[in-house]
Amino acid sequence: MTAPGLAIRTAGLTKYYGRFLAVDALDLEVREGDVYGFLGANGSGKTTTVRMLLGLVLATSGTAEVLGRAMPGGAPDVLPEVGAMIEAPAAYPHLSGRANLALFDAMGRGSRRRGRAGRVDDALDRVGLGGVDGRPVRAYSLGMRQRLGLANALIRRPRLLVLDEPTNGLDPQGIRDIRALLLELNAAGTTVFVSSHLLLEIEQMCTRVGVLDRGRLVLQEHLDDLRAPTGRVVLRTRDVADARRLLDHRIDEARDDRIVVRDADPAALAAELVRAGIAVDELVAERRSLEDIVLAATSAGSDTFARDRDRDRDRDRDRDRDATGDAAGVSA
Ligand SMILES: Nc1ncnc2c1ncn2[C@@H]1O[C@H](COP(=O)(O)OP(=O)(O)OP(=O)(O)O)[C@@H](O)[C@H]1O
Repeated sequence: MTAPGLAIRTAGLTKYYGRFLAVDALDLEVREGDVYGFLGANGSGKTTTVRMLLGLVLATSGTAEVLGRAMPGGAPDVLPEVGAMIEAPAAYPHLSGRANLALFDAMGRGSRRRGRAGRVDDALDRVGLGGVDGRPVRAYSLGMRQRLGLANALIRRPRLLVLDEPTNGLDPQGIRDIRALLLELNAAGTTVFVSSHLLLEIEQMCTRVGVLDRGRLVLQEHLDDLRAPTGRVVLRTRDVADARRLLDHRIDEARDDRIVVRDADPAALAAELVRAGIAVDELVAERRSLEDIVLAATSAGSDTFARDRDRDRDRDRDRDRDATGDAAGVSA
């Protein structure tokens, strides 16, 4: 049995494809109530792990427990309580999103006809597809298919959501919508396990992260603990010369108006600067970014994640543009 409070636990979970080791002795712990970010570069083994969790791929060795049941044996009991979305979600292309969802609902064990239309409407509304479901799915954009896949995952009001790269193909507004939806579901009690290769996405949404590097779990921790203050304080001031004189031996780095002070308490430092008549334009406790942490923990990191970082940056730019009202609205 899984220990109380654990939604997912794996021990030594391993998968070989032939002689290729795709997932290497994974010990995952996802607690009930987590928004758990499963981070890894392309090809690091995320999808294989998710498939093993759902009983879709057999592990070579090790164990996986989901909601207290060993997988894959426990699948019939567990899967009705799990909403899942893996890669490109499947759907009947000639049917509407609504018809697809109704079919999916009807296939659920013990599913009742009563209330089906309401469940389908609710799921469509939640993912922002309420107004467009008359079209056949073959006319959907990638982002709309992604939303439909999420609606599928939601229709049974799951205790646990397992989502593999859920924002693939979505525009910035769509990404924001999905993030808000997942956080709302989590606040209402759903545990969320989400895989992604996008650092920013995980950083903005998750409470805990697991980082996969070429099949190995190299990090599993609370995001807040990972991003705890480093003990240094970053100051921006227009009175650079005065500040340098005052802080002298305590300065770790100084460039232009930015001065990094070691072993500092932000409040005490602010008071000291103000007493000395030095303008404090900005003063923050330094924290490592998730990017720094992941790059330090992974070997592949620098090139693979750098590309993701560029994409994150592009997305940031889109988001900023979005915030100023230039960007297109929801594509769905
Ligand atoms: N059915 C398969 N047969 C052989 N190799 C496979 C199979 N499925 C995946 N692999 C390999 O296992 C490794 C992990 O793949 P996986 O899809 O789990 O990674 P991922 O982290 O989800 O990557 P991505 O983000 O690109 O989907 C890759 O090198 C992949 O080529």
